[in-house]
This record gives sequence, C-alpha cells and structure tokens, in this order.
Amino acid sequence: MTTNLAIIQMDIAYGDPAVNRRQARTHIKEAVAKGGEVILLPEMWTTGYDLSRFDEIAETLDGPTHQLLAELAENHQVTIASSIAEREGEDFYNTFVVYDKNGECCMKYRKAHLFRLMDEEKYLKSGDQQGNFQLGETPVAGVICYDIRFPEWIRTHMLEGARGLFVVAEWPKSRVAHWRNLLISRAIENQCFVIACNRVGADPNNEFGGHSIVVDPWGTVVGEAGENEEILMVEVDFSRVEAIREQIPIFQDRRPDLYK
Ligand SMILES: O=C(O)CCC(=O)C(=O)O
Repeated sequence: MTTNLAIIQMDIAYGDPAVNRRQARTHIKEAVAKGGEVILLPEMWTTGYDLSRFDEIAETLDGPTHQLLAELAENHQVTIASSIAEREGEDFYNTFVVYDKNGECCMKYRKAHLFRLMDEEKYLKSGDQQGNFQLGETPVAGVICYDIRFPEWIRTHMLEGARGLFVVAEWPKSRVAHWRNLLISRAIENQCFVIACNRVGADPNNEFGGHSIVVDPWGTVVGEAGENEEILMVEVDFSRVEAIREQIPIFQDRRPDLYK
C-alpha cells in the first residue's frame, strides 16, 4: 500500500504567527487537493528563529496553531506534522508535533540537539525523549534539523522499528550540500525512507536552502524540491523497507557487543 506525501516547502514570515498560519492554511488546502495524505511543514514555521521574542510568540500545546492543525487534520482526514515553538511555563522548546486524522496530537518530540550556531541553546531547553510514532500500521519517527548530524540518535529511533524518518528544518543555503548528503546517508545506513522538509526565503541572519527531499531505503532520491516555495508530492511504499532490510540484513549483522 502506498502513502501520498505532501511536503510544504514554504517561506516563513519572521516572528509573525498570524501571517504564517494564514499561509499554512492555504498551503495545506492545496496539498489536500493534490491528494496529500501525510503533510509536512518546516521547522518552527509559525515563528521562524525570532528566539528573543518567544516570550510573546511561542505557544502552549493548546494554542491557536495547534487548534488549526487539529481542525485541518480532522476535516481533511489527513496527518499533519511539523515543529512549533512551544511554551511550557517559563520554558521554551522546539517541538515536533503530529496531528492524526482524528485531529489528535499523537506525537510530541522536543528537539534533543540544540544548534548553537543559531543561538538555540541560549533561549530553548532541549528534550530527552524519542520521536517515534505510528503512521497507521507503519512505525516511523520525527526529528528536527540539526538532529540529523547525530547518526546514533537516528539509529536509536530505528532500533525501535521505524521504517521512515520525518525531518523538519530551517537549514541554511550555505550548507545545503551537508543537508542532502546527511539525509541520503541516514536513509542508506538505516535502510529507511527519509522525508525531509526545509524552508525557503531568508530571516535577518540566514538565507535558507529549500531542497526538501524524499530518499528511499536504497538511498535513491525519489523527489526533490528546488529553492523556491513549492509543494513536493511523492508517493512512497513503506513495505520496500522490509525487502531491502532482508537483502542486506544490517540490523541482524550489527555488533552491539563492539559498540552502542
Ligand atoms: O546543522 C546545520 O548545519 C543546520 C542546523 C540548523 O539549522 C538547525 O538545527 O536549526
């Protein structure tokens, strides 16, 4: 059975959640009209990296963005995933959330590796839980941007049985070659689908690179966006993962007695 993915590669209005919610609503409706069943938006798409204003613009998990995502997921019977600037008391997190077809938040993952180059560690707290979840019958996982530089963290999710890795990002244009190579490597070494959404446009500090991408468990790029706004549509068959894991059984051949 196949799944239709819609990856919304959008620009983000810096520090303006109301504008971004309006844009996202339009993009999500277009993604649904194109047949998207699982819809992915970029990292912290409501706020961008306006970290010093998080006191004003980050949301609790029942805030307006969450209400919007729950409403759209339920009304259109789709799954919607992305990360949102989360407020909990006086603390802030970069949090991956997934809304299922019932409009329920079925997964919450707080970014584990904070990215110093963009000052995340000065404003945010890191999470310490994994991002595994179920997409219907298929076990998958979600991580955020810089997390993909930590293969051991991705492998930890794969050892729980994940067959797909969803990645949301605000990855700068200057390192798009790293983005592509890291994502392709994570797909090959874990024999899983990698489904990654980056933003485009610029904020006061960075220009962002786009190139949202879907890589299959053999490491082949099966869909890739350019450097402008677009909705990347890709159909995937998660059962391919089993076939490739049988062909080259790396999970059986691991030597955890030699390494973690
Ligand atoms: O690792 C990188 O080069 C980019 C990471 C990043 O932009 C982030 O985690 O927000």
